[in-house]
Amino acid sequence: MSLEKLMEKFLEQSMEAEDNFYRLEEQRLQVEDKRREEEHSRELQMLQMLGQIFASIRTPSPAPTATPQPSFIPQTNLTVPLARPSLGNRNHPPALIDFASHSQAAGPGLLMEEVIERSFSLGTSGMDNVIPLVRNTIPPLTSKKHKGQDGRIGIIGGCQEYTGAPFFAAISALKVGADLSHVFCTKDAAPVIKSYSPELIVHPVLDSPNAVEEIEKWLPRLHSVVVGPGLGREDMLLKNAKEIVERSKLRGIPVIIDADGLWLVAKEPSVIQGYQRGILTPNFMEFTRLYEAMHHEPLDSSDHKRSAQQLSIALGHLTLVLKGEEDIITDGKNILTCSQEGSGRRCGGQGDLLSGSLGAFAHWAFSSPSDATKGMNPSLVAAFGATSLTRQCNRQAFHKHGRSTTTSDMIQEINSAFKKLFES
Ligand SMILES: NC(=O)C1=CN([C@@H]2O[C@H](COP(=O)(O)OP(=O)(O)OC[C@H]3O[C@@H](n4cnc5c(N)ncnc54)[C@H](OP(=O)(O)O)[C@@H]3O)[C@@H](O)[C@H]2O)[C@@H](O)CC1
Ligand SMILES: Nc1ncnc2c1ncn2[C@@H]1O[C@H](COP(=O)(O)OP(=O)(O)OP(=O)(O)O)[C@@H](O)[C@H]1O
Repeated sequence: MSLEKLMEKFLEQSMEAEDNFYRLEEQRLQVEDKRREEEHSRELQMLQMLGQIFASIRTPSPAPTATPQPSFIPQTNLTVPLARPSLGNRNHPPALIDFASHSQAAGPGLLMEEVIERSFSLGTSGMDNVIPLVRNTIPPLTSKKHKGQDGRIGIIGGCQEYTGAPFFAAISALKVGADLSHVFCTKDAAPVIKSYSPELIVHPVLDSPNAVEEIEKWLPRLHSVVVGPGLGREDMLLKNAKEIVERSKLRGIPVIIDADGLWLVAKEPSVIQGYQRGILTPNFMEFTRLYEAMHHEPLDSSDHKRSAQQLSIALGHLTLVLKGEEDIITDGKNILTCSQEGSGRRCGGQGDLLSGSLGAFAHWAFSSPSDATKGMNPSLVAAFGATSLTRQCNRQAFHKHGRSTTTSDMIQEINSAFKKLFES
């Protein structure tokens, strides 16, 4: 047989093997979905019981009982499809109706969402609830693994103006423990980003005519993608980023959207709406833009938690991380707040550390068995890991550098902050 024929045969066989892999992976996810759904209905029952207990505490009673410690984590919908169609009606998404009816289940005088929030609200004491779940998802460092197994993360961003942001995100993913970090940026940003670090794999393709095909070649090897740090707002770059999100969804890859990626979502929410492996990480400005795009009315900023929850619901229960004095993390059903002590220093790039590290945490959370997160939505666990880590880095860096603290100083703290939070 000629060499050409042999090559052809080899290619055919490897494509077949890849197809088989995805078929099996899809079957595995379906079985996993079913198991989670069963688990979910059990938990829902327990949640209702918990609601009744809280309700009875709220109603004055002659013989007060002790506040029960939640011994489980309520969670309502854990299905993780490989790809989901977007929800059509922006003003009255079905999920909103679904949530409203669930909200009554906790008994008189107490909304379900309040029950959930009480269980998870993480001031200082509540931290203890979620940190162990984050820990459970962190892969152990053993000699049995090969390069790549702990995470291959892709960053979509980096253009002429912004080279720092994709660098911060990519290096943070590596420093947290991912094995490989790829940056897909424009041609002129690439040499700059490469010059910051030999650690990163930099692809100068984002503004090339066949950008999507070039990047898609790498998707089967990536465990998560972070879209937006330093992406800029040029139409062509946003269009390519959009297509990459679509193709990542088809493969079930966790997609974290930050910075200019959120500009894209505000313009075209359907790009990520309803995708259960999608996580958005807006600052307040980005949040306002998203909220107003979805709800067609000004944001009432008196209750951030409620607004975050509403936005998540409108986006099909996507996980949102609203960054601020306290970080609000919600999938529309559960709300976590992370108020890990940081500092008063707000230098640019901290959000990139957060989204890059979240790339690694999200991969770990989604590839962990569901008992690792005790049935809690893996996106919430991952987001909590990344926000607490970012804030701890900020605190430690500030301790050393005071007002001179920059994001590079925070990145230097990742190892010890990680140890303190998750390994001690
Ligand atoms: N070294 C690098 O390369 C870095 C590059 N980066 C990259 O820059 C790109 C653009 O990102 P961006 O966030 O600067 O843009 P945009 O959404 O227009 O916001 C700008 C305006 O929003 C406001 N504002 C912000 N936060 C707010 C808050 N919490 N609460 C309220 N208001 C708030 C604030 O308004 P002002 O204070 O001026 O009134 C500000 O002027 C993006 O690609 C990103 O990744 C960064 O990652 C940093 C490091
Ligand atoms: N007032 C605050 N107090 C404490 N921590 C905060 C405060 N505001 C933001 N943070 C923390 O800083 C991190 C980054 O949030 P920030 O709002 O600076 O993001 P960003 O504007 O998207 O960042 P970037 O400069 O990378 O674009 C988050 O982990 C958040 O918890």
